[in-house]
Amino acid sequence: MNEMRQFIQPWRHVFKLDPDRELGDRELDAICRSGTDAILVGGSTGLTYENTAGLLSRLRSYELPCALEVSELEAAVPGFDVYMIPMVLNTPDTDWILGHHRRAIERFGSLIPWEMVLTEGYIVLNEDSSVARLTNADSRLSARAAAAYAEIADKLMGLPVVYLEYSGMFGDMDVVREVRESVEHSQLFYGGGITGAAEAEQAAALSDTVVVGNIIYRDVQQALLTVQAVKKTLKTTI
Ligand SMILES: CC(C)=CCC/C(C)=C/CC/C(C)=C/CC/C(C)=C/CC/C(C)=C/CC/C(C)=C/CC/C(C)=C/COP(=O)(O)OP(=O)(O)O
Ligand SMILES: O=P(O)(O)OC[C@@H](O)CO
Ligand SMILES: [Mg+2]
Repeated sequence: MNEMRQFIQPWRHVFKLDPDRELGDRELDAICRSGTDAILVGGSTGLTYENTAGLLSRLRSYELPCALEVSELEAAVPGFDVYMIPMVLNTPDTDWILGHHRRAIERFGSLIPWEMVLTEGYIVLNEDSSVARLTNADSRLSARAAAAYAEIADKLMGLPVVYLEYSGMFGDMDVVREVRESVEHSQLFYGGGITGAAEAEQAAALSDTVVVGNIIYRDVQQALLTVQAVKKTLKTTI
């Protein structure tokens, strides 16, 4: 297993922070001391070098691992522990699978810290989310179709991460279960619509890593409750 795969392998709970949204110092402190395993910095719109670097410098007061999910080249800030690169598998628009990636490699060339890079095979499942609109994702998938995309990532492409992305909506756990049954080698991330402990537990039973995002900005106390909920949940054996 490569070093970055090993680095993220123990992550059960992750908070995703959006540099384009405001978070007070007290709230950030509570998030960073919550017992979460890592902070993933990312968003689908409004990312700039300044807001991303600003957030990283606040996060560096803590010892938590920090990952940048690269979705905007202008916001590629050095100093993160790992760079996670999304490829949206269920879009007809190849720009979101290869095009932006090719242009990034042409532009950054030897500046890319490849030993710190991991690819995420994204399956975007909430048709009303910003990421679905941005990438024109084909989000109305049956469980079998979602699982087939996951098998492409896991078995054909050998990607380190399969990311079930329901951003903004709690997902269909029958779909997540079928994907779980299909993924053997990739680390399965679940993200979307977790607003408290009960949803966090359900997602934790069926995935390796649970990502909690928007609720941080709406109700930080509820967000904090998701940490122990995930940590105490055993993964379902399939
Ligand atoms: C330090 C340094 C020089 C680093 C160089 C960076 C680097 C490591 C480059 C490697 C080269 C490379 C291949 C780069 C990729 C470039 C790129 C822009 C690829 C496109 C990625 C992509 C498919 C983006 C689409 C959007 C997406 C999937 C975003 C992920 C995050 C996400 C879904 C957030 C949720 O969004 P949010 O806004 O929160 O949504 P809601 O409104 O619903 O909440
Ligand atoms: O913001 P929420 O809905 O929690 O989703 C988390 C994450 O998967 C978003 O990319
Ligand atoms: Mg968000």
